[in-house]
Amino acid sequence: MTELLTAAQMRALEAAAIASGAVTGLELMERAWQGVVAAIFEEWPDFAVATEGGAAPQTDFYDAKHGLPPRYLDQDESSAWRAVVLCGPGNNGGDGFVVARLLHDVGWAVEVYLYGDPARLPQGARLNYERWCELGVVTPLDHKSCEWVGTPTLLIDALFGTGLTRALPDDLQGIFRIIAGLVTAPYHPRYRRCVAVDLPSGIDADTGKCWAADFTSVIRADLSVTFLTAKIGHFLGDPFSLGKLVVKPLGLPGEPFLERGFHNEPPQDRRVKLVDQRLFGKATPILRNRLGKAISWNKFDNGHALILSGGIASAGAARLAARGALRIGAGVVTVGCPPAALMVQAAQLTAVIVRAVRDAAALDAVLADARINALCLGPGLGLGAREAALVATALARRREPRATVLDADALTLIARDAALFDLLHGDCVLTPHAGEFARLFPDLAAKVAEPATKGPTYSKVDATRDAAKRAGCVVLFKGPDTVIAAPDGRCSINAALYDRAAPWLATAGSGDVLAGFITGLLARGFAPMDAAETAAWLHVECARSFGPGLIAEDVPEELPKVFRALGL
Ligand SMILES: NC(=O)C1=CN([C@@H]2O[C@H](COP(=O)(O)OP(=O)(O)OC[C@H]3O[C@@H](n4cnc5c(N)ncnc54)[C@H](OP(=O)(O)O)[C@@H]3O)[C@@H](O)[C@H]2O)[C@@H](O)CC1
Ligand SMILES: Nc1ncnc2c1ncn2[C@@H]1O[C@H](COP(=O)(O)OP(=O)(O)O)[C@@H](O)[C@H]1O
Ligand SMILES: [K+]
Repeated sequence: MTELLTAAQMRALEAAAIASGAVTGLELMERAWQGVVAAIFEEWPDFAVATEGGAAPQTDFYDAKHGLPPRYLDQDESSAWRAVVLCGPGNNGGDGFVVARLLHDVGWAVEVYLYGDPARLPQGARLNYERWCELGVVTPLDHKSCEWVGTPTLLIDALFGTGLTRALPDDLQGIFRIIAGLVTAPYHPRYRRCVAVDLPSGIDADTGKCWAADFTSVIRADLSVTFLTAKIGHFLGDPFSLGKLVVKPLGLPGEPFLERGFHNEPPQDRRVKLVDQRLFGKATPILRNRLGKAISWNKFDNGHALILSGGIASAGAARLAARGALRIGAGVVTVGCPPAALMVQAAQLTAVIVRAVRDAAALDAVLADARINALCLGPGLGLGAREAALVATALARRREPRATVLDADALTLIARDAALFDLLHGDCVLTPHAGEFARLFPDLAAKVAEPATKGPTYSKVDATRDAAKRAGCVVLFKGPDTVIAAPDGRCSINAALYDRAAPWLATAGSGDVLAGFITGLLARGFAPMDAAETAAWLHVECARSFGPGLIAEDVPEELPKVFRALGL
C-alpha cells in the first residue's frame, strides 16, 4: 500500500533529505516545478506545442477534448496563450515563480500575481521571485487586482500548499471567492484549465478541510500536482475540488526513504496508507487459505459464514451479503432467518444454506457448531428486542469469539445500548456509513463536522482511529473516502476517487454486499483489518469493472472477473 503523508511528515522528509546532503532545498523546488510542468504537458499536450519555435499553438484543443466551439475563446488566437500564476508567501509560491518562468520560456504570455511581501519570501522562493523579475512584472494580489485575473487559458494556483495552518484572513477569502467565481462562472464555458500546485489553496493537507468559509471559496482545480507521495488531505473532505491528482517524484528513493524518515515516530498511529493493488502482492494471494492449512481439502477449510436475516420484507439485504461472502470465497455460507422468512429465503437461495433462527436461544444452539467461524449481523436485521438479543448472543460468546461484522441495524442497536457496545471485541468489524457513525460516535462526528478555524483540525481519519480505539475493534467508515482503522492505530484509506471514482457504487444494498465480502474473508481466516481493507478495495474494483448501471446484485457477480484481471 502507498504511504500517505501529513504536512509535518513531508517537511520532516524534506529536512532529512537536505540534512543528509543528498539534495538542497533549491533542488527540491526545481524538481517540484519540473514535475508540475511535466504534468501539465502530459495532461494537455497541446500546451507544450508552443515549444516549437515559441509560436502560439494553432490547434484548437478545446474542440478536440471538450467539443466547445472556438467562438468561446476570449482571446486572439494568433497571440500567445495566456497563463496567470498566483503565488503565495511561502514555498508553494516559490514553485509558482519557476512554473511561470518555464511557461514564459516556451512562448506563453505569463502574468504573475503575488499575495504577500516579496521581502519576506523564504530563501528559495525569494531567489525564484528575483529570477522571474528579470523576465516580467509581479502584480500584488489584492481585492482590486484579482479582478484582472480574468479567464486565462491556464491558471496556476501556487498560493498555499502544505504550509496552511490557520484560517484564511477575510481579505484573502474575498479574493479567493472572486477568482473561484471566475473559474467556475456558470455562463462561461470552462475552456480554461486550472492547475493546483500540491493542492488547491485553502485546503488543509492533513484533513482535507477548508480553511475558508466553505469550498465555494476554493479555486477548483482540473489538475493537482503533488510531490513524492499524496498527502492525507488529498483523499478527504472535498477531493472533487482537486480535479485529477498526479504525484510527481522528487528524485528521492520512495518507500525505503519514507520508512527511514519515520524512524523516530510511533510506528502505527501517525501513519496512513492508501489501499491499492499492492494488497495482492505475492505474499498475500487472495486465493490462499488463511486458516493455517496449505491446501483446502473440503469446503469447511475455507470457513463457514453465518449471516443473520431479518423478516420477509427486509430479507433481501442478508441475501446480498450472503452472495458476497460466497463469491469472495467462504467455503460455506448459511443465512439464519426468522421462521416466517424461511420459505422466502429458501426460494431465493441456492448455494447458500438457509436455517431458521427464531431467537437468541436458537442462535446459541447454531453457534455450538464450531465450524461457523464468521458472523454478519445487521443488513435488514431489524431493530426489535429479538434482534438486540441476537446481537448480544453473537457478541457474548467470548470463549470462542467469532469474527463478527456489524453493519446497518446492528450498528443502530449497539449505538442505542451501551451494554451491547461494551460487548464488542477485537474480532469485530464495524461498517458504519456517515449517519450510522454519527449515531455510534456523536462526539467524534461533531468534531469532524467542525469547520477549520484553528489548527490542528480533526479529520475523518482522526475520527475513525478514535472510534476504533473506543470500540476496541476495526472500524470501516464508508464513503467515496472509506477510512479503515484498527484499535492499535493502523489506518488506511480506500479511495473511490480520481481514477478509481465509481459514484454508481452508491446504490441501495451495495453496503450489504461489502459486509458480506468482509464476512467471507473473515471466514477464510483473514485478520479483521486485512479483511476490511481487501473487501473494500475489491468492492470498488467490482464497481469499476461493471461500470454505470450497476445495482447491488451485480457487485458479487463481478468478482470472478476482477479476480481474473488481478491474475489470481
Ligand atoms: N516540503 C517539501 O519537501 C517540498 C515542498 N514544496 C513546496 O512547498 C510547499 C510548502 O511550502 P511552505 O511550507 O512554505 O508552505 P506554503 O503552503 O507555501 O505556505 C506558507 C506560507 O503561508 C503563510 N500562511 C499560512 N497560513 C496562512 C493564512 N491562513 N493566511 C495567510 N498566510 C498564511 C505562512 O505564513 P506564516 O505562518 O509563516 O506567517 C507562510 O508564509 C509545498 O506545498 C510545495 O508546493 C516543493 O517545492 C518541494 C518539496
Ligand atoms: N460516491 C461514492 N463512490 C463510491 N462508493 C461510494 C460512494 N458513496 C458511497 N459509496 C459506497 O457505497 C456503499 C454504500 O453503503 P451503505 O451506505 O451502507 O448503503 P446500503 O445500506 O444501501 O447498502 C459503501 O460501501 C460506500 O463506501
Ligand atoms: K496551491
